[in-house]
Amino acid sequence: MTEITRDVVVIGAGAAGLTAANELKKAGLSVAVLEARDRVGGRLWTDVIDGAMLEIGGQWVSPDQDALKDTLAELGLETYDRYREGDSVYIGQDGVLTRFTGEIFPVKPDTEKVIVELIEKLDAMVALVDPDRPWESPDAEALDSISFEEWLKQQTDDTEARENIALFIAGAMLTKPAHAFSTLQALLMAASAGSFSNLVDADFILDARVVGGLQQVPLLLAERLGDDVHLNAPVRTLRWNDEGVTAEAEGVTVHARRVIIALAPVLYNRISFVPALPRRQHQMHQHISMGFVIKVHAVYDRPFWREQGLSGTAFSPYELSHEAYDNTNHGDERGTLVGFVSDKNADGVFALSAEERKERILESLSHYYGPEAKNPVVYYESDWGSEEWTRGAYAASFDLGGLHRYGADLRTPVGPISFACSDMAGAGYQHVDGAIRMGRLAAERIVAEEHALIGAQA
Ligand SMILES: Cc1cc2nc3c(=O)[nH]c(=O)nc-3n(C[C@H](O)[C@H](O)[C@H](O)COP(=O)(O)OP(=O)(O)OC[C@H]3O[C@@H](n4cnc5c(N)ncnc54)[C@H](O)[C@@H]3O)c2cc1C
Repeated sequence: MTEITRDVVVIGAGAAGLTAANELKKAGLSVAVLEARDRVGGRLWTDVIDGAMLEIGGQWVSPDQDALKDTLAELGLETYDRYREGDSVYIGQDGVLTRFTGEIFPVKPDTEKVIVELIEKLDAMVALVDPDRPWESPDAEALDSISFEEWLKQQTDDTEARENIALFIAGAMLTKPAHAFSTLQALLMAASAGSFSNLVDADFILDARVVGGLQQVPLLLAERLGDDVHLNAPVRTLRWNDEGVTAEAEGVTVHARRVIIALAPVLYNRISFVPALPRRQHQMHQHISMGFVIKVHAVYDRPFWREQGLSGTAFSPYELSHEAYDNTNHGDERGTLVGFVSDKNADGVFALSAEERKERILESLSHYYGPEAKNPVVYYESDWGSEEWTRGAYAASFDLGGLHRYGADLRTPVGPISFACSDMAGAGYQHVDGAIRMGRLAAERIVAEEHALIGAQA
């Protein structure tokens, strides 16, 4: 058992924890990062499966994500645009496939009118929401007590319009059914990306990827920390008082003045806090849960859909894979499609055998791209629900009423304990950008307090 002393111990080597540790080190503080897994990156994981490089976790960068873009520039990482030439496809309520360009799905004119009006209304509501303080928005309490599904029902009888608008937040973002989260939570999701229109616009929200994979961010950040990153070190116990903390992980114990807990809030209860966390945290953390989505990777000998003039971008609230994209790697001759199977659909296919599940998912992709989609040379399902140290995808959100009731306290430190994670971000919420912002914020607070302490002692 190694026993060490540092100024700050960081629990979790995802984008948030590694950003925080680097910022602390830059400010002259000593750090140790304790990571449960045998790798860094958390929900960022680029790996080679059957000869194909796949982004098993997060991958896309959008133009508003300044914190992530700054980090990419600092680390010397390059991006490339998602392939988007040609037509997108949409499968409607009637099961008919239509090719289209632009952002609005090719639905009948009445439905299109309702969709456009709803997007305008949501944009206006989102404009009043500060993503860092959604609980202070006008009508926040009322909006947090009504599910997004119910709110949409109150707006229109047009089911196809409702199902399309719900899709952007439910299946595509929070990865929970639209009855399971509030309208305020939906507005936060949109506000965190700048507007509801930005979320609707695949060319904005899924703009670019990193050459060589997004896991390079945590890998390079960890490289700068060297031996200060300890892998295979799940923290089991955290002892704390006003003087400092002791983090007891497998194989290593760290004594420090402060700790940053940089993991998904759903995992806090894996750590035994001595003494226990306060009542507020005990209650609050029970109202946050992970969404659930399967990210499906299908690699083909060539991007055959491009020969048909298709961009690869595909949507349907009525398909098992509700959205899919051309995910071909930079400079790769082969073509890769990525599809997503969310929440209840994911539950349904996980009740099947692996073979049946693959068949059902590829069948769904073939509805968008034709029968060739059924025969990939590499097929892989990212299943974050079975990952002990994540337990879902993409990220966590509050249940009905939780955001208004508890949101303001989620990032509040408790004694020497700070919290940082993409799941508690305002701008960049649920994204790598948010993880980096939260890592920076936690580090900035600690550095300011340490400097104030040194000033007071001088
Ligand atoms: C399939 C998928 C696709 C996504 N797509 C995108 C995308 O395209 N763009 C985007 O911006 N974001 C995307 N995201 C979200 C993004 O990846 C996450 O929001 C972000 O990486 C979270 O970073 P984090 O550091 O906050 O948390 P995490 O990455 O979850 O890091 C937490 C770390 O803590 C460790 N840990 C947990 N418990 C303990 C313990 N007791 N002791 C020690 N260590 C512990 C974990 O192993 C993990 O390494 C996606 C996520 C998934 C899963």
